[in-house]
Parts: sequence; C-alpha cells; structure tokens
Amino acid sequence: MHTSGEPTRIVVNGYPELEGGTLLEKRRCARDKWDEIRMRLMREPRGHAEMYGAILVQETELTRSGEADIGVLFCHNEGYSTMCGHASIGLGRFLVDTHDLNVFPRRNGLVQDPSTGFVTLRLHAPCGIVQLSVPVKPDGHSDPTRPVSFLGVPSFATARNLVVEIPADKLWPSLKATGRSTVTLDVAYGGAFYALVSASELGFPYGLRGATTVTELDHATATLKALLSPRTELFVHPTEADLTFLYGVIVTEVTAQQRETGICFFADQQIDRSPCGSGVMARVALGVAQGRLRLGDTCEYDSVVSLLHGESGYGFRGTAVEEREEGVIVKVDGRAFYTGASSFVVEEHDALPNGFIVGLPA
Ligand SMILES: O=C(O)[C@H]1NCC[C@@H]1O
Repeated sequence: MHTSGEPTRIVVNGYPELEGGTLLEKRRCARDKWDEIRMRLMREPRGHAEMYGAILVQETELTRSGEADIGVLFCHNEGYSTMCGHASIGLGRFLVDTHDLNVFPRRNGLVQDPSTGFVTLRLHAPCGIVQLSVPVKPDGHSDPTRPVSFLGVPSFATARNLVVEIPADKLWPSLKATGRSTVTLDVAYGGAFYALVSASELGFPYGLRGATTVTELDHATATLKALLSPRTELFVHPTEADLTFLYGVIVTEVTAQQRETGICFFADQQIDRSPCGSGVMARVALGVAQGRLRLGDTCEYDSVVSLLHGESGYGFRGTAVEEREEGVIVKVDGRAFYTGASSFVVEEHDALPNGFIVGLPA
C-alpha cells in the first residue's frame, strides 16, 4: 500500500514464527535471527533504499490480555522501528478488508459503529497501542474516500531550544553562508524519538522550497543525527530501554496558520514520502509544550511529495486530543491506497540473496 506516497509492504504470509513472549522480544528475534528476510524485502533488487515494511504478529502479550487485536513490527532500510503512523493508516484499511483468519485471526471480532460507519481496531506496535478508526462502506470494505485516523501513545518533548555546535569540517554550505556554526533544535517523542529543526535554522532562509538541495538536507540531517545520537539522555523512554534511540531528524517549515510542511529523514537517511505519522505526534506534542497548540487544535502537515511535485491534499492532520501525565495523546489522520500484491523468491544459486542498496554498505 502507500500512504501519501510512502510505501508499506505488508508481510502476510511466509514469515517464520518469532520467539519471545512480548512484542519487543519478538522484535529482537526478528533482528537477530531473521534479518535476512527484512533485507530481501526492503533492499534492491526486490525493494529499494526507501522501502518500508510491516510484519504482522498475530500473538503478543497485549493480544493475549485482550488489549490489542493484532501486533505488528515495522521495518526499513536499516532495521526495525518502534512506531509508524503511515503504515498504521494503511494497515487499518488492510485489516478491515482481509477476511483471511490466518492473517488476522481476530478479524471477525471487529465491530462497526453504525452511527459513524467506522471500525475501531487496536494495533500493538513496539511503542504500545495504536487505536485505529477505519471508515467502512456499506458493503463492508474500507472506504478509500475518507481518512483513517489513529490515536497514538503518549507523546512528549524531551529538549527544547537545544543548541548544537557543528564542527567546522561538517558545516554545510548554506549554514556556512549564514556565518553561524550552531543549530538550535528540539527533541520530541511520538512513539519514536525525533530531532525537529526548522529549515531556516539549517541555513535555508527561503524554507524547504528555496534553494535547498536534497543532498544538502541529507548531509545536514545526517550530521545532526551523528552528533545527537550519543547524547542518550535526550532519548530516554520512561519504561522501555528498546525505545531509547534517535530515529529521525525532521526539517520543518511553517507555511500558514496551523499548517506546516517538512521532510523526515529516518533510519539510514531514508526520506519519508508521507508527513510521518509518528513525527506528527512528536510535532504536536512539542507544539503543546511550547504553548503554540492547545488541546483540540488541529494542524495540517504536508510532505516531501507536495514540496517536490506540487501535489496537495494528501497530507496528514494532527490534533492534540488529551493531556496525560505521560504525555499528549495525538490523533493523526491520513489516507492510504492499495498498490498491488507480490510474492518474492530467492533462488538457491542467487549470488546476491540478501540484496543490496547502492550507496550504502551491502
Ligand atoms: O509515518 C511514520 O510514522 C513513519 N513513516 C516512515 C518513518 C516513520 O516510521
């Protein structure tokens, strides 16, 4: 499927049983024991450097306790993420539409609210529960004309106005031109940790549509990620050590009243084509912490697709729904579409069984 242009390759069949009682243990098992499957599905020649995947996990500790309907692991060009909004939006439609109980054993337990036409389902992601609301047509299929929405895990800011010194040999031309060698940014969690930095802070006074090249943005965000990642005190999750790492850097730009655009570089400098659902959670939580957004406020988020190709209308909306002690509950909505179905094979004599990515270490 794709969500605002960002792909989700949903693994429905053929993935081995994962060891571990909890979803995070299963995530470790996928990484340590079955990583070649991720490589085969994500990387060239079956995938590409920007491919994204969702591996369905029928049984987790939260499906057993009745708190979730199904589990999921997310994967990308480098490993396994802890949250993914765009894939959750696609999965909402897919799980409503599949009637294969081998794929989704609890499918028949889903209930449609007759007053709204929405089906609610609870996805157990590595960061916690993602509660999806999926619009359904009278014929029982998901409705592609209306957005899917989800309520995410509590989101919060961990650093505001953090000044990062860029070493002279790492400065990029646009920052150099400003005469500055520092960048001020924020860090926030939305199921995964993001550094959030405005385009003008990076030295692009005309914003993301200005003279910016993707290469320069790639260099700037990779530099920030390398400088920030060792500062683990910025990425502390209150309960789970496995969630404690910097996942991405989002370059943001305010384009109108409660409307923003941005480019999210995540994992190994993958560029999210969508506005990044978990990034939207982090951005809304930061907006609340800054007093820019209040509970009930909605902000629209455009993405790289609208920046580069002039498309609009396929962004996400983020709403600050509730403030809890652990963080802000953010509602995100967006639209996903089917792109096809595939079967993949690796022949016995294939010299490149696990694929490769041009430009990254094989
Ligand atoms: O929408 C999201 O949250 C994701 N998209 C790719 C990177 C993030 O995991």
